[in-house]
Amino acid sequence: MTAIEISGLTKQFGTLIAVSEMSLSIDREIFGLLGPNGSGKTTTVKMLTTLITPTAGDAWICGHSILSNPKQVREQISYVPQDMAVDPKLTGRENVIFYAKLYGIPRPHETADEALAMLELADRADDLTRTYSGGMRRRLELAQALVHDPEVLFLDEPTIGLDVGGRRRIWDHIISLKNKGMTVFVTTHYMDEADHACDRVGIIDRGTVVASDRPAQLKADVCRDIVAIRADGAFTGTFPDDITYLGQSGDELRFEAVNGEEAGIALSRLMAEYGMQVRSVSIRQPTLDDVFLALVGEQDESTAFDFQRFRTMLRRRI
Ligand SMILES: Nc1ncnc2c1ncn2[C@@H]1O[C@H](COP(=O)(O)OP(=O)(O)OP(=O)(O)O)[C@@H](O)[C@H]1O
Repeated sequence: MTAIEISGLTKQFGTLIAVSEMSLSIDREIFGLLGPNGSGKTTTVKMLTTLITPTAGDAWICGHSILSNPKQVREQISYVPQDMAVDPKLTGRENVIFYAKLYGIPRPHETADEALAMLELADRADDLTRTYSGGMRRRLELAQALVHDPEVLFLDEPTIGLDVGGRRRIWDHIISLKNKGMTVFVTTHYMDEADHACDRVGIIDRGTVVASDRPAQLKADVCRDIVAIRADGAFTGTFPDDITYLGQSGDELRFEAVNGEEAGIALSRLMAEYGMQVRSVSIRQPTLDDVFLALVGEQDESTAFDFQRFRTMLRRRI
């Protein structure tokens, strides 16, 4: 039986269609939902976890409908939102035992210890969680989510605000859960992490899934060579027909072309003719970031996701 089957799932808030006719089939894999701010990721997760009711469509978690069998759905899933609570006045073990009791697990102490060991927190289990690092807190939240042995795990931005080592460790745990047979549905803004860790990704734009596939396949389908140019000044001309302008990320203009080197030379000449000062030209294979830019493009001001600003913000948080 498929772990997550989504059919025509739609959510409307007044006149706004937050999620539009989403249909996906997800099973024993890590599926990443990627999209700019306000594109409908959280609304999707909230519908799948039965926290809000869809306007139309349905989804089945391990065969149970989110509309007609929400209780059975909840028995099969765990959801770790971005701001899940860990009580700082309790120890790690006490926090997990609390969750185990909440779920009515028969052997809460033993189950909590097993979950703590799995998330490599056994040696700090008796410390107050206010002494934990951000990465440890995130692992504790995962331990809490695992106490009732869910078939399907929903994670909202699991690595946000963590340093590189902490992020890698969280993904290692997520991958090992998948390897044990769990289905993981994750939202993330980190394209590079989704690229490495997700078996498949779905790209959502204004409520509609515009592509879903393996990252390698999306890169092969959507992009050719990527030419990235940093230049001062504004371009007022027309780009050659065989070069596609993808958009701007930070101060970098990105293009795709069959032959990146030739396109790089042609573009720098053209930009210089229009009085621009070309500072750097680089040619590389496409990343998921490029796929995202190619599919979603530049957003209007109200919804634009500013990667540069977001990354700067995260660096400040770390
Ligand atoms: N309860 C609500 N009432 C009205 N509009 C809502 C409600 N919840 C979400 N929306 C709107 O639905 C759209 C999708 O929101 P959602 O939170 O699902 O996006 P998101 O992709 O998770 O964004 P972010 O990355 O910023 O969390 C947005 O335009 C949002 O303002």
